[in-house]
Order: sequence, then structure tokens, then C-alpha cells
Amino acid sequence: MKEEIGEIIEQIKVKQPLVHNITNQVVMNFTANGLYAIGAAPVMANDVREVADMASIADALLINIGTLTIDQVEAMILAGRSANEKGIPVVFDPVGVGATPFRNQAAERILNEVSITLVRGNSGEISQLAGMDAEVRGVDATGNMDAVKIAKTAVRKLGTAVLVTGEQDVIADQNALAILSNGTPLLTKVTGTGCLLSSVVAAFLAVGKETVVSAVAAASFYSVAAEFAVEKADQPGSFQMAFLDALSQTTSVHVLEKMQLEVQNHEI
Ligand SMILES: Nc1ncnc2c1ncn2[C@@H]1O[C@H](COP(=O)(O)OP(=O)(O)OP(=O)(O)O)[C@@H](O)[C@H]1O
Ligand SMILES: Cc1ncsc1CCO
Ligand SMILES: [Mg+2]
Repeated sequence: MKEEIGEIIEQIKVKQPLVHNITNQVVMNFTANGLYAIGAAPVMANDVREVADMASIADALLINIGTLTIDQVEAMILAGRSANEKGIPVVFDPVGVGATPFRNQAAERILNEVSITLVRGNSGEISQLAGMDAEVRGVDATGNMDAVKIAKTAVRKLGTAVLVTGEQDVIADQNALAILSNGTPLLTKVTGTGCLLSSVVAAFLAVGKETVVSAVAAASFYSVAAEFAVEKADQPGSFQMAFLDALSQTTSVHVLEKMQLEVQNHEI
């Protein structure tokens, strides 16, 4: 898998995939800057009158329900269907699912009406979608949950690939499961690091061929960049800037050298 990971990381800067983001109001600016930093291109478009057209010219679509409105649900479904028709990958970030019935119903509709390539969330959010006992407080996971068990249950329940983030990131689909142990806890002290990762995964899915390999490449690239950033700045404000810089400076060589990855290939 390592050779493919290196290749995908290098191809991001060559192909500069355009990611259409329908995302929350907290993270729009950070997401756009983060996508530029890795060498991809962002576009944000939310209105029901244009989302299908925008998705159809993008290389990947990101749907994030962080500050959801009723109009946005319709827009997400229209964009998702348009992406499905074009065969471009769709990443779903179910921010805060489990916190309110509105979010739960919207997440269910999106999962039913759009063919999702990969769902990325923290352990609370993914366990909620998997039908397990979840601990979600606002938009953050609480409690110490078994991310491998959550990922396997979610893959079975949702029929999509999943990326469960936390101290370790677990990436899984029906055939493979990977555990990544890079990163820094400071990532949880800056808002939107999970949301930006979901958009970065979308960019990587646009470039790679296999979903799990592309998602492992994205998550390992992201966590290794965070490790470089925390060496430069270890307070939340300066870390956010150092992290954007590190996202633009981290190379495939760095990632392959630092990546702590365990891969299991079997039916889940
Ligand atoms: N304890 C930790 N140690 C190292 N890295 C972590 C830790 N917790 C989370 N991360 C990393 O932080 C990033 C965001 O993951 P997290 O699970 O916090 O997402 P999230 O809750 O959806 O975030 P947000 O809603 O703020 O966007 C990921 O890259 C993840 O690997
Ligand atoms: C804090 C917050 N609230 C809704 S979305 C969001 C950004 C990180 O999930
Ligand atoms: Mg989140």
C-alpha cells in the first residue's frame, strides 16, 4: 500500500482536484485555505439553484452538516445525486449527528438518497450512525470508544467506506481495515480540523483509484503534517497557521518515513 500512498500524495499537486464543499459556516475559510495548501482547489456553493451544476464540474463533493439548515438538506441531496450521475466521489461528514433529531433525520435522508463513497466522523458520530450507544456532546465525541469496533459496525450498517478519527484513525471498507497512529492532540483544540480532513479526503479520492488506500493516504498525510506543525507552534492560534504551512510543505517522502500504519486485509 505504501507505494500507492506516495503516488497519490504526489498526484494531488499535479492534478489539483476541484472539491465542491457544502459545509458549515464555522469552517468554510479554514477549509478553502487547507485545500489550497495541499495543492487542491476549493469551491463553496450552497444554493439549490446551482449545486447540481457545480457538483457536475467538480472532481469530488463534500457534504458536511455542521450548521445545517432545511434548504441545505435539499441542496446536499441535489448535489449528491449530480455527483453520483457523474461518478465523482462523495464524502459525508455527519457533524454532530446524535445531538438533535433534525440532524439525525437529515443524515438518514442523505445516506438513503445519495450514494456516499466514504463517511468521515469522530467516534461519537460514526457510532451514532452505526446504531451503537454514542456519546456526542455538541460536535465533539466524548468517552473512550473502540474505534475499530465502531468502524467495522459502521461499514456493515452503512455499506460505505468509513474513516473514524480520534487518537488513532481507523479506515475501513468491506475488505480492508487500517489503523493510523500519527497526529497530535492539539488538532482537537482548533475547530474544523476534522471538517478540513473530510475535504482533504475528498480531494484524495478524486486522485486515487481505491477508496481505502486514498483515505489512508489523506489521513496519514494530514497527521504527519500536524506532527511537523506542532514542532513549530504548540499553542492553538499559532498551531493553526503552522498547520496550514505544514500542509503545503509535507511531501510523500516525509509521510512514508513517519507514517505509523497497521493494515488488516479480510472481510469485515
Ligand atoms: N487524541 C488525539 N491525538 C492525535 N490526533 C488526534 C486526536 N484526536 C483527534 N485527532 C486528529 O484530529 C483530527 C480531527 O479529528 P476529530 O476526531 O477531532 O474530528 P472532529 O471531532 O470531527 O473535529 P471537528 O468537528 O472540529 O472538525 C484528525 O486528523 C484526528 O486524527
Ligand atoms: C463548532 C461547530 N459547531 C457546528 S459545526 C462546528 C465546527 C466543527 O465541527
Ligand atoms: Mg466533526
